[in-house]
Amino acid sequence: MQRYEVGGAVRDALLGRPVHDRDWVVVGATPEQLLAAGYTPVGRDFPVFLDPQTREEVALARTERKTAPGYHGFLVHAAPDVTLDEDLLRRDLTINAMARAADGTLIDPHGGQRDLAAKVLRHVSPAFAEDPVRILRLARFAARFDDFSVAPETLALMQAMVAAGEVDALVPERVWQELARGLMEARPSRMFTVLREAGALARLLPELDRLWGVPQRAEHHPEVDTGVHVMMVIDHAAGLGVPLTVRWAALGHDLGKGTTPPDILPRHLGHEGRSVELLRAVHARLRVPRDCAELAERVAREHGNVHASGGFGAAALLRLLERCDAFRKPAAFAELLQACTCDARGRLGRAEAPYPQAERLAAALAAAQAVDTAAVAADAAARGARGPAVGAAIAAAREAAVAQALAA
Ligand SMILES: Nc1ccn([C@@H]2O[C@H](COP(=O)(O)OP(=O)(O)OP(=O)(O)O)[C@@H](O)[C@H]2O)c(=O)n1
Ligand SMILES: [Mg+2]
Repeated sequence: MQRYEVGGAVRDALLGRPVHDRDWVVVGATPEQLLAAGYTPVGRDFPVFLDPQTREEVALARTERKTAPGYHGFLVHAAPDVTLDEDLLRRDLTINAMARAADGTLIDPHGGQRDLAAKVLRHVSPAFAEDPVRILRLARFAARFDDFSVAPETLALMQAMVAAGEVDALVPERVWQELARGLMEARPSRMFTVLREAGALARLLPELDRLWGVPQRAEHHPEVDTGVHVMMVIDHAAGLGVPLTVRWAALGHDLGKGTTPPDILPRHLGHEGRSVELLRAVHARLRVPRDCAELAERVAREHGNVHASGGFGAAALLRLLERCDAFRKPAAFAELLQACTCDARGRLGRAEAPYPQAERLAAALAAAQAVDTAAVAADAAARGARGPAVGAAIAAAREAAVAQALAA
């Protein structure tokens, strides 16, 4: 049996990028031979094993044939007679279809090095079309290798796959997983522009796709186009290195601008509430994890208020903090402020603009948190206050503390 390093690790080493996980392929062996050599099987569908020493994934060379639409429905053929070239042929992109032998020899039958040098994302063979997840993967690689272009024939193939309904058969968990990964890449906007060009965004996230072509007031948004704005916001978020929750909230905060009544454009009165409604539907459809969904809905609802909060007094600031659940969830509130900062700076010419609202709200929260609520409650109770009156005393003490902090 022969063992080769394959896929992402070979690609990343050639690019001089750090290698995270290594994948291996074994040619000329049976599952029984691998089991006898101490490998542990993983999964039921594919002939994949874990290396007894490194725990890295080792797969038997295989060919695949599509039997049903969507993510499932593969007929896998793994046998000692499957060659390395056959295994590489079934892979998604040329840059992912190279192998490295134990002696260091590079096996590159599909022009992977050529496409790395030319910075092109190109499919290996028509087998690309057998797995619609690959559309999302390619878009995610575009966000990571943001100076790579998509080969025209690959874009055409993806468009044909979308037209054939392939994207509609994807399971929500897989869509979310790939979107989430792409959002964590260096330039997430690239994922969405590629998905848009392929026609896939209109199927997967029509609420987002709709934002291109929707104007905003140039005075607040020199970039005018809402889709362009949202892409600037998520790229700004990526540049700051913020977590997925913040990036997802940044992506979703303006969805409501896509359903603004045309007669009031380029104004977007009430878009915050419409964003929340649309996000709820997206969150249910894609089974978005709770922390991402909660933050996104909160940012959608409150971002206008956070932007306007520079003019708020202590009482209004406190109400905003309460609505954001900032006392119970201060870390999520800090993330909300990050998302709002990205929204303010993700506009043409505003990348460096000051955003004093974030510091002011953080200072207000700190001042309100510093109030000894137990002492205030005990004091109020001693003076005969009960129930809501105790709550009112706490609120008054917090308001006084915020007012004092603002004055300082
Ligand atoms: N839908 C898929 C998934 C994976 N692969 C192949 O399996 C390899 C390993 O998959 P994975 O680890 O998911 O991707 P990587 O290319 O290693 O990328 P990453 O850096 O994100 O791990 C890929 O390089 C590719 O050759 C594929 O062809 N089609
Ligand atoms: Mg990998």
